Amino acid sequence: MTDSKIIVALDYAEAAAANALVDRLDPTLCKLKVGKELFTAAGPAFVESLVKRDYDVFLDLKFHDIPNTVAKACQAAANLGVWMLNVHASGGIPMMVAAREGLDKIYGSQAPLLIAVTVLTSMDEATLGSLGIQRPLTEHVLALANMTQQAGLDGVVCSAQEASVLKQTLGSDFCLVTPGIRPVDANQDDQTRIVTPEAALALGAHYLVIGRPITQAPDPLVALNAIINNI
Ligand SMILES: O=C(O)c1cc(=O)[nH]c(=O)n1[C@@H]1O[C@H](COP(=O)(O)O)[C@@H](O)[C@H]1O
Repeated sequence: MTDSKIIVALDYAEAAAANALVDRLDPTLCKLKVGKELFTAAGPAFVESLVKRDYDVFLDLKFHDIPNTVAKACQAAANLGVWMLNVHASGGIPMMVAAREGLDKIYGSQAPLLIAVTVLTSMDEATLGSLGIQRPLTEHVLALANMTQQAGLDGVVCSAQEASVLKQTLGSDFCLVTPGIRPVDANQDDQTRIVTPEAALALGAHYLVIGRPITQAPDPLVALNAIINNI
């Protein structure tokens, strides 16, 4: 367990590419996130290898399914020894309660942090509208975050643009994990709701998820250290 607020998203196609970076890192420097691409390619064994190396691992598989399936998937994820895992808040309260109960049943107070994705940071109000969601984006994020808290989860994934309103409404213990982080000179890529690392922390984010600004940099370690030195 480290105090680092930076979670590096290991969005690589295979374990060897991810390990080329991980071998240069240190668990005191950052936490690590394994998402759908790397997990599908490299599997549970790769996640366990990071845990064995003492990294706090966020397993980002964004479960969204019927309650029983999600509860069992969360248990399987927790069995890998991860520090944090996530589901989609739009799966609804019964699904999130099942996830919570599934973890509590086996792990009790030792369960990994369980958080829910509100509105993806790649989405804007127009995309939400095209899905039939007419209320303002921030209102929708707040409603999903409220449901997440009611279901007993530990926090949410949101944009840092929503962090201060969520902190105000849900309290400072409710964990805010914010992707869509871009240093001022970085490419926006496919992200819409972006915030700089410094601003995200000032707005109340607990953890910053950062992928391409680090992984696609000419030297990822230099890029990570530059961010750490700025926050
Ligand atoms: O759950 C996530 O981690 C997540 C939620 C979200 O709303 N937006 C988002 O970008 N992510 C993840 O955060 C990472 C962001 O990567 P970069 O855009 O490269 O910094 C990716 O691995 C995404 O899958």
